[in-house]
Formats: sequence, C-alpha cells, structure tokens
Amino acid sequence: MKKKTVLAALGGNAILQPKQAATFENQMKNVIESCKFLADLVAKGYRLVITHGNGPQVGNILRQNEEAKDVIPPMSLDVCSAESQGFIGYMIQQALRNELEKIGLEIPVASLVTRVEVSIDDAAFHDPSKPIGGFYTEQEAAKLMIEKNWLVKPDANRGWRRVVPSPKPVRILESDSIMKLLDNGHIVIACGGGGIPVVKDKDGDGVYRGVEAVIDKDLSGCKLAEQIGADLFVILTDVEHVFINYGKENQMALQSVSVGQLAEYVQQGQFSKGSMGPKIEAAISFAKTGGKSIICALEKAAFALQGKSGTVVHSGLAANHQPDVNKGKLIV
Ligand SMILES: Nc1ncnc2c1ncn2[C@@H]1O[C@H](COP(=O)(O)OP(=O)(O)O)[C@@H](O)[C@H]1O
Ligand SMILES: NC(=O)OP(=O)(O)O
Repeated sequence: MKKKTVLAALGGNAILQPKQAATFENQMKNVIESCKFLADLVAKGYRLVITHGNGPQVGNILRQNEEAKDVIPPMSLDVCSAESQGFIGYMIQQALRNELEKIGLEIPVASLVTRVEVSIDDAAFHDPSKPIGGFYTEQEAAKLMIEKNWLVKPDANRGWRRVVPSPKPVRILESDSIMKLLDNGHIVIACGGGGIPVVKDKDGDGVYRGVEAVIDKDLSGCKLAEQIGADLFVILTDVEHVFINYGKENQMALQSVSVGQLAEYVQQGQFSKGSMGPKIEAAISFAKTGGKSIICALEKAAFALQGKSGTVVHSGLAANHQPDVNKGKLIV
C-alpha cells in the first residue's frame, strides 16, 4: 500500500516559547523535544514534509542586521527569511536525524530553501500585521516606534511586537523539488517561515525578486499540502483542540468539524486573528480542495492521527462522513 503523506506545520512554541530567551540552546532544546513527536509519525509509516514558523527568529536576524548597519551592510527582510530557513532547518534536520537513528531508522532529512510567490498588489503590503521578533511592554513599544521607526502592535494579549506585511501565498516555487525528494525517500523541511516572499516583475523583464514581508506559515503550509497532494495537513500547536467560546466558562472542544460549520464560527468571531485565525483559514482552504486537516497539540500528534485528539477539519461533502474521532481509527 502506498504510504500516506503528511504535511506537518510546526508552531512557534515548538521552537521558542514567548517567555524564553532566544538563545540557540533554548531553541535547540525545544526542537529536540518536538522532533521526538515527528519521529513518532515517521515510525508509524507516514511520508513527512515539515514546515515551521520563524516569527521570533526572523525578527531577531533583521534587528541584528539593523544594529550592525554601520559595520556590515544590512540585509533585506527576504534575505533574513532565507537565513531563518537555514537556521531553523538545520536545527530540525540535526534533531530529527538523531531521533530517527535512536529508533533504528536511517532516513535522510533535507531542508530546502523555498521561495513562495506573492502578489505585489496584495493589500497586506499597506497594512502590516505579522508579528516578528521579541515581545515588548506598551511603554517599550512606544519608545521603539519613535527611536527605530518600527510599526509595533499588540500580539494576542501576549505583549507588543514589531509587525511587517504578510501577503497571501500564491504558489510554492520549489514544489517539484520537494516531491522529488519525497519520492526518493527523504523527509523534507520546506517553506520555513512561510517561505521567502518573491514577486514576478510585471513591468520589468518578468524575473522574480524578493520582497520585504513574512508569509504566514499555516497559509503556506496549506498551499504546499495542495501542491504536493498531501493526504493530511497537520497543524501542530500548543492547544489540544480548536475551541468555541475559547477561554470562557462554556468553552467547548471541537473534535470533527465541516467547513460549513467552521465558516459560521468564523462569522461569530470565535478565532483570534493573530493566532488561531490563520490556522482555521488554512484548514478551510485545504478542505475546499478535498483535503483533510487536523489542528492538535504537538505532543498529541500521533494520537491525533488515530482520531484520539485534536480537531479534524473536513469538507463535509462525503455523504457518509463520520467523525473519526475517539475511535482509534487512522484519520488517513
Ligand atoms: N478558538 C480557539 N481555540 C483554541 N485556541 C485558540 C482559539 N483562539 C485563540 N487561540 C489561541 O491560539 C493559540 C495558538 O496559536 P499560536 O500561538 O499562533 O500558535 P503557534 O505559534 O503554535 O502557531 C493557542 O495557544 C490559543 O491561545
Ligand atoms: N512565518 C510565520 O508564520 O511564523 P510564526 O508562526 O513564528 O509566526
């Protein structure tokens, strides 16, 4: 039987938690923990493509460039994104390979620098919304806005953060190479940090050029899942389920939900814009192409694939669709 392909999107907490110092050691420690769960998926027989966030890292790399500008020419944000793909890809590659070897699996793991086409006409270029770098208090934020000319906004009640434009992904440019690596038995880390945003020059000679933005990794992950024909898109985060009335007394975990139902919850404003919102948007978009997604806690990933945890988002089109949850039956 052909192995099923899982596209796993690693949330920010899997690499660096908001209150941790952004040292290499802290990040590597978190990645090693995360890779135990990813290795488990591979041991269960899935073909695996991994994507990951880069918000804290790309913000820090950009700031390093800006602070050192009098000594070394600073790099633009697209170059910083490429650097963050190499940095985080290296950590995952190292940790996952070590975990796999521990359980006797000799599977190559490759990170691919990935470009993602966006539209230069995307309204997001005029309304920066993607938080990057560290967290600040309101007072610190006000100072940074004046001293460094940053745009700083509140980030989902977790503090204030610098924001940059976040256009929608249109096309993953390296998807053929990703497929070839997968077909040759590799685990592939791709589209890290949502991918390096590039646009095709309409007026010039039609070549691609990088643009200063950071794409949402869940939205790019969904596009990648579509382009490589993944059987399942798994969004790994720090909550076990998607909830309605989240954080309130009457909160309720969703176990299996159709796109139609989810769209109603979106209308009701159930999902915060900067956190659960993009995950829901990505899951809806993948379901509209016939794909199935799971949003679940990283440490419950293997359970979620057995229908014992997480929230399954499905198209709702199959007449006999049964919620697969809590039956121990494989989701794909
Ligand atoms: N309706 C909801 N159900 C579950 N979590 C929600 C909901 N609305 C907002 N959240 C928040 O979304 C967070 C996950 O998003 P985020 O922190 O951006 O994830 P990651 O960094 O893992 O990609 C959860 O920790 C939770 O606080
Ligand atoms: N690029 C991106 O979505 O990163 P975070 O998940 O870290 O915000």
